[in-house]
Amino acid sequence: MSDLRFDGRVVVVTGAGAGLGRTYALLFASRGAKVVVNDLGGGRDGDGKSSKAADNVVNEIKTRGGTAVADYNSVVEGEKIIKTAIDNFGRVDVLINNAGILRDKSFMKITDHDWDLIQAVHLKGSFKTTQAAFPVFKKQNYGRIIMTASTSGLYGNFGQANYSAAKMGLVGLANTVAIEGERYNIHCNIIVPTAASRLTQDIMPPDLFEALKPDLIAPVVAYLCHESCLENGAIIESGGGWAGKCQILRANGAILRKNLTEDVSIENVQKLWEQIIDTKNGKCLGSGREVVIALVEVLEKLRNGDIKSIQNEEDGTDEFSFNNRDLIIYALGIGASVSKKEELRYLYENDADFSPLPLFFIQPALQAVMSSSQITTAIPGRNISLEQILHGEQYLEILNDLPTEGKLISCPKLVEVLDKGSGALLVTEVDTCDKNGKSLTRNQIVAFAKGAGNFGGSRTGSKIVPCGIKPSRKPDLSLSQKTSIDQAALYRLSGDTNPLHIDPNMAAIVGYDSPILHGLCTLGFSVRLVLAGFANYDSRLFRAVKARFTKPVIPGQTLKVNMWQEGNRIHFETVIAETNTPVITGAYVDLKSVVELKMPEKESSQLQSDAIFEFIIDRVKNDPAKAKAINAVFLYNITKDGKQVKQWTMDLKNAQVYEGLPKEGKPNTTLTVSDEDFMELAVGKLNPQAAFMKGKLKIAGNIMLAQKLTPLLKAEAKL
Ligand SMILES: CCCCCCC[C@@H](O)CC(=O)SCCNC(=O)CCNC(=O)[C@H](O)C(C)(C)COP(=O)(O)OP(=O)(O)OC[C@H]1O[C@@H](n2cnc3c(N)ncnc32)[C@H](O)[C@@H]1OP(=O)(O)O
Repeated sequence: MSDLRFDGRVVVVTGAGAGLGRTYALLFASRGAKVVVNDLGGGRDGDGKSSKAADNVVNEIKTRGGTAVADYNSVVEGEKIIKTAIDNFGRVDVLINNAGILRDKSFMKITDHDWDLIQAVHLKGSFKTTQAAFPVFKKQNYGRIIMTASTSGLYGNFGQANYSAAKMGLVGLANTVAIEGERYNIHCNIIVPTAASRLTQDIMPPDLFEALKPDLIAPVVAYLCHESCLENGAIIESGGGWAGKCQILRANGAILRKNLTEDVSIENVQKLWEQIIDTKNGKCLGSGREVVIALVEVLEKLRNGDIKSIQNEEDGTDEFSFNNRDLIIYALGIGASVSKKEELRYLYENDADFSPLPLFFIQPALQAVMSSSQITTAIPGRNISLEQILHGEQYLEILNDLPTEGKLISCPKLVEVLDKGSGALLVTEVDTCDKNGKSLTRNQIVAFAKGAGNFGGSRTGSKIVPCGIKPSRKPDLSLSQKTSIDQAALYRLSGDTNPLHIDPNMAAIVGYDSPILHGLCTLGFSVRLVLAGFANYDSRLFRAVKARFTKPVIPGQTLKVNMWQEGNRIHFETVIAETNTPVITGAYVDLKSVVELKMPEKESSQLQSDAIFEFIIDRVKNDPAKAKAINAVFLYNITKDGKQVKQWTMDLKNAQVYEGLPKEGKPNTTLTVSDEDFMELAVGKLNPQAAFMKGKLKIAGNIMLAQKLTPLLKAEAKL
């Protein structure tokens, strides 16, 4: 392992005349840094002044061949100390706020002067030096800051109320400086040292004093200040050759009322007190925003009358109740429509074939994962915030017949964490069973935590269910559907209330121009269209799905699902039709059996005609001039012997398709296409949009070109 060096870096250490500060200064200088040794030279209680302490350390550094300069200013005039660095070395890269004094007295004996002096040196001093260094750091897009807190602040200590308050104040200061500095590569961390120093010399027994040498802490501080250290906003406690991160643990807590309209009573607080203070399954939240997200989730639960998942986390399982209504809301969320009579089975509880869409059963698994702390604490020493999480991949396998209502129990397990550089992959597996213990589904949810990579983990693993490889031929079938601008607003009613999908501010924080669609909504659309294409809409034929989310989708975009049949496996890829961007790749659906692509003539042609209808509706919507000229398109099937069996009318004015003849209007416009291209269109080999672009398909006045292409579709477009 090569030495971690600080060549070319300028390090300012306040209170560096003795103890910890001196040790820091010596260590940085020995690793190539130029050091500003600041020390006012006062006594432990802040009285007096001398240049000796700083001069001695500077001489010590120079004797060892290092570079250092002394500074005798008070930290309360922090700008002068930073000026010393700039005047002597032209820059500053690291600031260690170490200077401190003590005015120990029991709480009632603390005078205003004792209080003010302690706050001035610790809190205001660190504020002044940091505020002076910050613009320099910002300009060079690099800076490392250390605040020195204390166990007296974190845990309290008799006789140190003034000092404890200042030290805890530094934690708050560092938390916010870390957030504001992050985007300029300025990191601010907190060291909580337990060391033998000028301040503790006559407080500690001699043998303990020796065991707690400052030299044992200095390397921890030096690493936090090295460019290779990505830690920011951490509280690191260290002493005696040990170091560990401290975090504030937030109990799972208790919801104190049953619904949004109810008030909280003191009696309820008393009743739930044990739960409120039970930190056994507590979480460490990473930001104030996470607190808000957690509270929004509580409000959502209250709104839905669903407060059980909080109670169930204790045994690591999660309970999920659902009924017909939830299945129907889900089906609407993924684009099912009564305009397709076959889809009534997903939307009407009294339909003879009423059945759940299979991907609904990812929802209980997702809820179980999201309400456990396995994801946020997946990487030791780091807290992954929910804002970082994108849905990366998904696998779902159905193990038994799916119910249309009931209670499900899910058990999530984090099985692998991979380091992908730009992010971390968190692989969770969730088994879900009904209340009698019958296994229903197996889910594997792969989360991509943006910005959580580079933690030194393995890039490859063995647990992720592999993606499929699509055949290299043209798709056997492509079906498209436009999502609604309100698609995410509708889909979130199925349980995933992540604000990323609806809140423009949250989307901006995560780096998107506008809210993005839930990955599972895009996948739900896709699988629904696969079922339409290869299972005659029968969701009971579904066995499993695997998919990778490659790019986000914006609500309102059109999803085009390209499909290839290989036995019972339907490979598919979903692209955004407007931009031809793949958004789901490596995907497949395994069916129990395939309803042959060569479907009865009627269905086969209906599928194709639907695609053409959708295409024309889109064209007309986007071209107001054309919209004026075209009123309706007629489409009908011809049987092998030339008999017309079915006819649809498309009302372009109202974007409606209905069976039968047009009710009014005189045709004056026709859909034109060569016989050859029409045939290609009809069997789905030629994409209508591509055909239009290439000029192969035209919408013009008074031309009619339709042949008996039995058993294929025949189309006329008229006005
Ligand atoms: C716990 C539950 C969690 C799930 C629920 C979450 C709650 C939901 O509300 C959230 C959502 O629905 S988010 C919406 C759906 N998801 C998306 O839109 C993500 C789309 N994907 C992307 O943007 C990029 O792939 C992106 C950003 C993910 C990665 O792009 P890059 O950083 O550019 O990565 P890249 O350079 O392409 O590849 C680096 C390595 O990572 C692997 N990888 C990339 N995308 C992956 C993905 N989607 N899933 C799994 N692995 C992925 C690459 O293979 C590469 O690894 P290696 O080099 O080893 O092959």
